[in-house]
Formats: sequence, structure tokens, C-alpha cells
Amino acid sequence: MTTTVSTSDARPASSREVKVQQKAGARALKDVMAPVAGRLALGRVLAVISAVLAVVPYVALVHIGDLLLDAARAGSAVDGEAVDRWLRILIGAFALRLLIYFVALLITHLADITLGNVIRLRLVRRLSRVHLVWFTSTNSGRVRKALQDDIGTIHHLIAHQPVDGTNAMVMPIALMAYAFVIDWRLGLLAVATLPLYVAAMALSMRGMGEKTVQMDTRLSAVSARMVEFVTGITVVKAFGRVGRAHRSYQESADEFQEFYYNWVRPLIRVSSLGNSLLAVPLILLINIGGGAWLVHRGLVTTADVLATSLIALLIPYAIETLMNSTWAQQMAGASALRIVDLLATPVLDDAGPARTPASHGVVFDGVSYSYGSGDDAVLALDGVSLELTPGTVTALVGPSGSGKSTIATLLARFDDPRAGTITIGGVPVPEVADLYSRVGFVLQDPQLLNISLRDNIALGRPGATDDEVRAAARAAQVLDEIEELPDGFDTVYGADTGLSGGQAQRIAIARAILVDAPILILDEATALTDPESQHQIQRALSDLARGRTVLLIAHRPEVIRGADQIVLVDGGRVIATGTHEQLVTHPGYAHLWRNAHAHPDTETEGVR
Ligand SMILES: Nc1ncnc2c1ncn2[C@@H]1O[C@H](COP(=O)(O)OP(=O)(O)OP(=O)(O)O)[C@@H](O)[C@H]1O
Repeated sequence: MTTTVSTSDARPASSREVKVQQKAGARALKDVMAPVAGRLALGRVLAVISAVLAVVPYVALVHIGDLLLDAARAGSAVDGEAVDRWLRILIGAFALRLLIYFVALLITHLADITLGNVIRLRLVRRLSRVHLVWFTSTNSGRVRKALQDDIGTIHHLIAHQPVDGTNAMVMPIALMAYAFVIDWRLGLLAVATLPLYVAAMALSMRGMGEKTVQMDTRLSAVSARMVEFVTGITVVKAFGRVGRAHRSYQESADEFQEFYYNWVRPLIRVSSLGNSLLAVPLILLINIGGGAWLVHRGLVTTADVLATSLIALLIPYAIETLMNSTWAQQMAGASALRIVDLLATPVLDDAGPARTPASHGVVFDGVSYSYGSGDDAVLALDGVSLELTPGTVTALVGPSGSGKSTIATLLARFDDPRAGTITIGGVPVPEVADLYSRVGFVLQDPQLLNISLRDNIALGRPGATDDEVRAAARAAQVLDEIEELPDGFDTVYGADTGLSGGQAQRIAIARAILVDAPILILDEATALTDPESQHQIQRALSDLARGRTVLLIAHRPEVIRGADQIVLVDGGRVIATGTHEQLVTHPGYAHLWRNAHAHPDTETEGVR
């Protein structure tokens, strides 16, 4: 068993890579557990004390047994006082052991709760400073996995392993030592099958690290085929390729099955042999049989045999707990690695002290930006300069992929430019105090959360009253539709809500209305919505834009024409700026304008 860090490529990992992963996992675990290391150490110390105390009841048992047997053999009365004393020691030690064990578990469970909170808080603090462009769907998945699954996996390691793992290690050693103290021959009988078991298990675990990683990789391949098949099911069905798509899944599943079968088949024999060496009847046979012979020879007492046989029976349980805790440790290593990785996500540079802009004019000065880094970098903006005069509407136009959305998202500080500056009222964007109360945005994807519609609208102003939320919904032309829903504003947004894309857009507009930001970024993408919804969205957007500094990603001729300033973008550069009348003779603009008229509702060509 080993750390199973998922790898997306199907290449099986080598044993060196596995070792490196395991080491990295162990280091990551140490980092993650550092805030509660002291408490875990205390839990371990208490677990050791409790494990050593486990010997006392056996000592008492042997003494009581001897007292009873001696009396029976001599035909005399039992020394009731001595039996009573040992009985009290037995019960007292047992109770004390349980109490210490309970306190140790309590300490580690409280440490687990603290650590869960510390990790969540550190993640939230870190992610609140991360570039907004980072939050792609994959990264959202990573955050969800870390916050839910990984913290859960680490739970076992923090709350249980220090106590159960230590106990499973120390208790058998202490009991075994006592078995040898009773009589070395009985001690040997108690551990008689252990070396064979360890050898069988070592054999079956050989190469386990590599194989587990291979299994993880192959399973990922099967899941990928499955996801491919399910996500593309409509297209696959429409083109009658079900057999083919299904075959590719079937092939990877068969490949996995063959790999797994070949790996596990020989192991099953060895490990069942190993397990049978720890079977209760075998242990009893060896200990009681051998013990009876020793009793017969007068070397030990029956009570001694009873105690060491009971000790021998505890060994399988201890080994199982030990193996589970090793497994949990390796799983937690992979989880800790993911958490440490997330905590190291690059964040936006800290700017100087927050400043309040004197006006709401926006200036882009020589702004360049690329997505990704190194060889994968995609240059999206190249020296963009433009100015938004306060209280006016600037329309960004240009072909698909020209950089319009990138310009808009940089103003909302989804990321910082690689070169150049963006200022609001003379203050660089990173230094603007309360940026999101000054810059509102309604982008193509309305980004509604799975919370009530009321909370979705009030997201930017959580203190808003019901009346204010209703007023915003009315201004966004969506009030009636919300009120017609069975739960009205309490409806939780989600796949079953039955809201159309246009309605979701208008809810996002209501949210922006409520924030009441003086600078607005709008994406007038309405191609996916029905004409009635388009009309309502246009009206809502025009109301919203009034009196504000607006940067509008424009698609429709009448909207472009109505803008105070039009900025024509192509290939990440600004190639012309002016009013419609000034630009109408510009060849690039004229081309877009013609296309916009020819295809007023299409997304792909020219101005949409
Ligand atoms: N997340 C991303 N990762 C990598 N490249 C990206 C990403 N987003 C955009 N790009 C690239 O940056 C360039 C500009 O894209 P942008 O989305 O800003 O253009 P756009 O004019 O808004 O296009 P559209 O009208 O199609 O939305 C394009 O080449 C695009 O492929």
C-alpha cells in the first residue's frame, strides 16, 4: 500500500518516483500537522502509558489463577484477601487504562477539530488573495477536494492514528515482554507463528508501492474514458457511434481488469496463507497444546498458560490495526500534498496602502497580458491603452478572441497585467480601496451560487433589506418571474430551479444594481437567450448603465452605435478609437459593422 497521488498521464510510475512521492507526502504531512504537533505528542505519550497499563490485568490474572490453583491443589481455603487485592488491582488498572485511552482520544479529536479549522482558514485566506483567473473549473474542483475529502482523510491520522497506532504498537510489545517474563518457553509459543506471517506478508507486499500507483493511473484512465463517453453521449448517439465510444471504455476497463487479476491472483494465495497463520484455532492449538505439555512437565502453571494464550490472541488484532494505520498514513500523505500545494498557490502582489480614487475615470496605459507562463504562454493583450471618461459608455468591439474579455476582466482585477498599468481616478487598481464596491460586473456567465435567489442578489451587499432586493430585481426586469416561483426569493438556485439563461443573467444584473458600483463592466452576450429575454436584458442593462462609467463588450449594432466611445480591438491591440461616425470609414470597423448587420444574433463573426 502506498501514497496514491493521481497522475493524469497513463504512464505507470517507477519505484523511484513512488519513493519520492511518499517522501514528499510525509514532509507535507509534517507541515500540515505542525500546528497541533504538541497535542499529538501528548496523545501518543498517554497512549504509551495506557498500552503499558494493559499488562497489569494479565499480571493480576496470573496471580489470582495461581492463588486459586494452589488452594485447590492443597485442599486449603483460598487466601480471600490476596485474591481481593489482585482483583481490585485488575479492575483499577483496567479502568485507569480505559480512562487514559479516552483522554488521549479526546485530546487528538480536539486537535483534529482545531487543525481542520486552521487548514480551512489558511486555505480561505490564501485563496482570497489568488488571481480570479485561477478559479477555473479544474481549480474549483481542487479546492472542493481539499476542503472536503482531504481534510476528512487527514482526520483519521490526527484523531485516531496517534492513539490507536501507538497502542497497537506498544501494547503487543509490552504484553509479549510480559509473556517472556512469565516463562520464556511460553513467550516463544505466543509468537510462534509471527515470523512466518511476517514473511508471507512481506512477500505479498513486495512491489506494492509501484503497483498501487499503477492501479491508480489505470483507474484514472478508465474514469476518463467513462467521463468522455458520458459527456459526449448526445453527440455519440446522434451520430450512431455508440458501439465505438463504448468500445474504447470497454477496452480500458478490460485492460484494467487483466492488470488487476494478474497482480492480485498470486498475492491472494500468499496472503491467505499468512492470514491463516494468525487464525484463532491455530494460535490456541499451539499455545494451549504447548502450554499443557509445559504444565505437565511442571515448568509453568495453568494460570501462566491461560495468560500467555490470551496475549497471543491479541496479536492478530494489533497487526490489523497497525496495517490500517500505515495505510491511513499513506493516504493522508497524498491528501497533505494536495493541501500544501493549494496553500502555495501564487497570490496577487500586495499593493501599498489602499487609496480612495478621486474620480471614476479609468486609464489603461500600455497594458500587456498573457495567459499561462513559459512556453505555454498565450499573449492576449499587447500594449493596450484606452481611457474611460467618467459617466460615459465605452463599447469594446472586435472579432472573437481579440482580447475584449481580457481587457474587461483586468479592470476587475481578475489578474494583474504583465506590463503597463490600469488606474481608476489616478490610483493603480491594486491600490484601490474596496475595489469591488467601485467596479461591478455582469459577465457572460452569470456565476450564480447554489444559495437562495435573495442571497444571490444580495451577494455584494449582504446587509440589503428585502425591499432593496425586490427593487433591484424589479429594475433588472426579473421580479415577476421570481415571484411566480413556488418559493419566490427563497428558491435555491440550482439545476432544478428551472430558471432560463436569460433569467439568470437578469438576476446577475440585479446583483450589480444592488452593489451600485460607479464603474460597470458589462458583457452584452445574449445570443443564447430567447428574443423576449434579450429585450428585457437590454432594458435592464441600459437602466443599469445610466450615469456610470461603463465598459461594455458590445455585440449588437444598435448598442455599439449608442456608445459614447467605441474601441476596436484586434489581435490583442487597440486598432482604432472613436464614435461610430468617426469610425465608419475605418476598414476594420466597417467590416465588423457589415457583419453585425448581416448576422445580428451570431456569436462568431465580427461584432456580434
Ligand atoms: N483562460 C485562458 N487561457 C488561455 N488563453 C486564453 C484564456 N482566455 C482567453 N485566452 C486567449 O486570449 C485571447 C483573448 O481572449 P478573450 O477571451 O479576451 O477574447 P474575446 O475578444 O473576449 O473573445 P470572445 O468574443 O470570443 O469572448 C484569445 O487568444 C484566447 O484564446
